[in-house]
Amino acid sequence: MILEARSLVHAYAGGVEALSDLCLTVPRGQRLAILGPNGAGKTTLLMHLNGTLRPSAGQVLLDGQKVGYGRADLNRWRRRVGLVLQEPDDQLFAANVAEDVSFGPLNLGLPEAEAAQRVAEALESLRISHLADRPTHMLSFGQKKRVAIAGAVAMRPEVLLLDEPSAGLDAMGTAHLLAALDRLQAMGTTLVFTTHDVDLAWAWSDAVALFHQGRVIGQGTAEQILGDADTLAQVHLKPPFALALGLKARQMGWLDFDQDLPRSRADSLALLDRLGR
Ligand SMILES: Nc1ncnc2c1ncn2[C@@H]1O[C@H](COP(=O)(O)OP(=O)(O)OP(=O)(O)O)[C@@H](O)[C@H]1O
Repeated sequence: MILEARSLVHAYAGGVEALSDLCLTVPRGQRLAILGPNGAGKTTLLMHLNGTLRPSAGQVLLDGQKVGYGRADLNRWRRRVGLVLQEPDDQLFAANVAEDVSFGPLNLGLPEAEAAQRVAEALESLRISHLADRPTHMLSFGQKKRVAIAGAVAMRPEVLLLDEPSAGLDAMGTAHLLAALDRLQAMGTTLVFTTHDVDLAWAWSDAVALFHQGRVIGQGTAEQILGDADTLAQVHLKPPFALALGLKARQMGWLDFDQDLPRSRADSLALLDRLGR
């Protein structure tokens, strides 16, 4: 486990208890989907996992060690665990894209040439090198979103926390983003992302934590959690179509247990094609 939340409680001013005795583990190197309805506490949890918020009770552990909340502790923690907010306008502030993405590396004290190298790599990995000199305020929402993610990627965090990474992106933008995140995972980065979209969680996660009213009501492999219709129903969700189709095919004896379940629309169509032959 690279990160762990133990019995976290978070009460906002005004009395809303957004997290209630919340327990969650983040497996190293995996893609963990935090799935749940609006207001369940997903964003609040991400803000606890990089020390942006401090719990009213409970603890966060990084590499098995309790984290501290002093300035130096927070700096070390945030270098290792990056957070990308849902709204890119909350994150971007420099006049142009390259300047914005270089802010983090320069702030780490890296020499200019090394910071520039990191910026170039981060922009390339998000396929937005052509935007380097563009003013940030003139970008589209999807472009801003990728710039905000590039800023976090340039810090080379061990864990990247992403709040609703695909919200507001079109199909192509989402595909580019997921491909970039796949490349990061291949280099060893642990990815944690929030979503309400069961199909996205199934297509693109290894593990899932299901949130309901400030608690995790189930955590396990994507197949365990997303295939559990009864638990999903507690938060008014249904198993993803591709998974339901694959499980049905297994139940009918049309798909062996050692064969991969379909993860996407394309996999589902390929399965139907095979079955039809
Ligand atoms: N700054 C704040 N002050 C007071 N209450 C807040 C604040 N931010 C969030 N809340 C409340 O805390 C609860 C959890 O909110 P949070 O944003 O963490 O949920 P979420 O699961 O990320 O929701 P969504 O899917 O809608 O983004 C909600 O009831 C919300 O109204």
